[in-house]
Amino acid sequence: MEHSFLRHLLKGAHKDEAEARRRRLTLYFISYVGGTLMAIMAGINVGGDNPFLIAALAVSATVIYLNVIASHIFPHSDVSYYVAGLIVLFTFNALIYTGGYNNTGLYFLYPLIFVQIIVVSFRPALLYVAATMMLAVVMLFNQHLIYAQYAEEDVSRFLISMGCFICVAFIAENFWHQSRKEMLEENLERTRQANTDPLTKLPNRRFLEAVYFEKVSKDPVSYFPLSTVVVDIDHFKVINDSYGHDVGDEVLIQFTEIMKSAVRTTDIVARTGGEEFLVIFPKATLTQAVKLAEIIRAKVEAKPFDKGDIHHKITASFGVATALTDGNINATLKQADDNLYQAKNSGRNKVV
Ligand SMILES: Nc1nc2c(ncn2[C@@H]2O[C@H](COP(=O)(O)OP(=O)(O)OP(=O)(O)O)[C@@H](O)[C@H]2O)c(=O)[nH]1
Repeated sequence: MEHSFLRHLLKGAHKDEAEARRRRLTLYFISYVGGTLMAIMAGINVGGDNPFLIAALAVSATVIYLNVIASHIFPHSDVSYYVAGLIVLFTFNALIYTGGYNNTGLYFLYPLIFVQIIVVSFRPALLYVAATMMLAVVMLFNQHLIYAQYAEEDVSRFLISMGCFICVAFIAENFWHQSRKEMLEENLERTRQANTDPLTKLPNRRFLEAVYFEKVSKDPVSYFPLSTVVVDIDHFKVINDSYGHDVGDEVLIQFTEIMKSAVRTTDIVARTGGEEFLVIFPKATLTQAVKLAEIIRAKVEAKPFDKGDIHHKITASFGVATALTDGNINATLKQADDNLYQAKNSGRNKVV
């Protein structure tokens, strides 16, 4: 089994839920509060002398509501975030174009750009903000093209403060992402250590129970029939007693390598005890699993432990059982254990 496969499974159990929740809640909050405010402002301006403002606010409010409804219907899709970024681009520049209520539009733009930075993820947000600001600059320096009119000093103050604001917002956002990434990596490493046997680097019993069988129960179609093979090295105590514990450790490592080389990357080889291992073959019938176990058994037998003066034949016994559904994994493991016991009692170096 590839180390990266174990990492991949652990990573799946470690997704950055906090970041996803932050984006989603920001989208909901700004959509409901912002959409309602815009609808109210459109209403207040009805009858005023700025029809563009009413139209811009009404369009923004409607699209914001439609977008947030779509995000509830498709909660796993990112499209609503990118649409929200476009709505900001439109509303931001519509406020500059129309001048907003009593020409106060420029003051409402800071939170809008911040929303764009959070909701659209970091790199695309750079593009969104650049496009939004470029359009704004074109309008502010070509005021003959737009409805509102701003004094030159207001434009300078706005652009300078907005420039500073954008820098600070991106720096803060970058730190948030970096620190979350480091924290997730640390957590992943800690989880990996807790789920890995330090000697053989194989996944351990905790990994099987807390991660693998969880995953299996969530997606039974991809795993069942699930064949399990309990493997135990024969007379391992003799190796320790004859050559010492260190040599015993080396035998365990060699044994691990042989087993890993005999299985597919989607199979699992775990160390469940001292000289006891569990091999799992997803999507394998009992007959197939017995054949696969026989291949491993023959490979182990064919490769004695050779080091210096030591030449020791290694064999192992195998107990195989197959679970057809999620409900009988424990019974299957017990059956595989019983079969191993039979293999041991009937002469060892066998698959039962
Ligand atoms: N070197 C080493 N030995 C270990 C480790 N974990 C368990 N052992 C040893 O494995 C041996 C297991 O011995 P037994 O349970 O008697 O089994 P066995 O000698 O393999 O005999 P059968 O299983 O009946 O064939 C014991 O001597 C343990 O000390 C380890 O990490 N390293």
